[in-house]
Amino acid sequence: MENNKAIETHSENPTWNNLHDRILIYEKILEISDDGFLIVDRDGTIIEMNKAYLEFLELKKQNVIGRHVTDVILNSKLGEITKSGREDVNVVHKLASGQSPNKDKYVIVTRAPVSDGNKVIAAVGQIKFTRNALDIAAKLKAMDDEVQYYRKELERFVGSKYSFQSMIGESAPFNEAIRIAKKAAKSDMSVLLTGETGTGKEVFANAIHYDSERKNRPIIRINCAAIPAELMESELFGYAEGSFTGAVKGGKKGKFELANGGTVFLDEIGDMPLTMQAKLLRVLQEKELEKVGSSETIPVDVRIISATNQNLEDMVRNGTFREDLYYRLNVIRVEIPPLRVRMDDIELFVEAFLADLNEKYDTDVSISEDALKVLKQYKWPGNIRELKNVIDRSYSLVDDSIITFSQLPKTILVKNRLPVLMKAGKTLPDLVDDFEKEILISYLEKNSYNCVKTAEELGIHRATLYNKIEKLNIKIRD
Ligand SMILES: Nc1ncnc2c1ncn2[C@@H]1O[C@H](COP(=O)(O)OP(=O)(O)OP(=O)(O)O)[C@@H](O)[C@H]1O
Repeated sequence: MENNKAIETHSENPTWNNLHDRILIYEKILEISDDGFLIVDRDGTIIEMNKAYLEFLELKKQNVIGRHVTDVILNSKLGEITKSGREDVNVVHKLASGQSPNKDKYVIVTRAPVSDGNKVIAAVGQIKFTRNALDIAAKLKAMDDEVQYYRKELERFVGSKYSFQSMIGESAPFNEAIRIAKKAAKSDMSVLLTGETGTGKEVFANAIHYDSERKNRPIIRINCAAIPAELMESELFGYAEGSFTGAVKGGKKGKFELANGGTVFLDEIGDMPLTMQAKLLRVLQEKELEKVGSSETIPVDVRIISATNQNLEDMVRNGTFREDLYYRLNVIRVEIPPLRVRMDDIELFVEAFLADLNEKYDTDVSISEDALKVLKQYKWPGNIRELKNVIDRSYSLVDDSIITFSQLPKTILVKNRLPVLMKAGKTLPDLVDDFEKEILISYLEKNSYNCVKTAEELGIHRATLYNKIEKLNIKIRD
């Protein structure tokens, strides 16, 4: 009520209704403002420059009015605003005008078109150059330069980290997976990556994305196994303001919206609840989504890469995975082989992992032939991730610069020692001695050659241990 009254008073006010008076008021605003104001007509001709701006640029009003804006301020963008109708809010601009001592300074500029109905009739620029604003502008410029630098570096780093070239492997089954994945990268179709845990599904997903047309937009990973079912919809599609208690003010974008133009990587897709599968299918079909608590539809353009170590076909058969969604996701299928069928690649992996560690810690650690042989005979249920952990662990335990049996985990050794130790021409007593020697060395190293502790752990008398050390010719280090 009070508001309406105020508006009536305003529109009926004689001073306000008198055009001449109103112009005087606006001229005063321009005159007393600390900020610069520049006004051009729709052709870009200057029709007003206020006192603050004239003084800042050390210009005289009579030399400015009537001239084209770029004759006075060489790199002005105000003329563009009347053509495009766009608005620039608080952008950093470097002045390039005449001989003023303030030439080359960074200022903060807002540019806006003035419209009469649909027609742009002029453009107004507000230029902030108070001391504070100049400082802020200079800092913003420096920060922006830095951000651009890091963005480029990040692109370079991420691009090389996740490229097909940086992936290790030369074996036939791995090369076949790479061949299909490279083809997939060139298309925009959905990709389903299958393979046991630790085989490199996430590595493949990233390589496909960074080799695709979408590489300059984000790839966003959604771990379907890690998000509680009741939060999954809002995680994927976002929520509108006030849609539930605890919702962030202004709502939140979901991962699909964040990945717009890029790739959504649905990891562990087999763990997606059935209700969510239906919602996902709808978004993939319609190419638009609705945030939780909103009926507004938002178009999304994403490529889907999903991954699983479960058997989705079985899940379809027993009704835990939707058949229609399965077909939509499984357009290009890349089967990533387990490590045990690419044993030829083990040496390459070990070399590469050790090279990384050596570079990082400035060392020169390698692996013994026998230890490598053991690694090549193990079945690797945890695949490349397990191999990497074994190398990291062995590296951290090494005393000399060679990884031997002693540093390899017991689980691997127990299953693999015999075939390695069984060399042609050896008798059973020799083989037993070899095996015993390995066990003793491994325990002695673990206990820093403390014989009392080692004998205790092995459940033998100390004197027996000394005898065996002598008989088996084990060297005791200080
Ligand atoms: N070809 C490769 N070259 C180099 N490193 C690889 C390769 N494949 C996998 N790795 C490494 O192996 C580890 C496991 O890979 P990744 O996380 O991609 O496996 P995953 O199949 O997605 O596993 P999970 O199913 O358990 O999520 C990572 O450290 C990754 O860097």
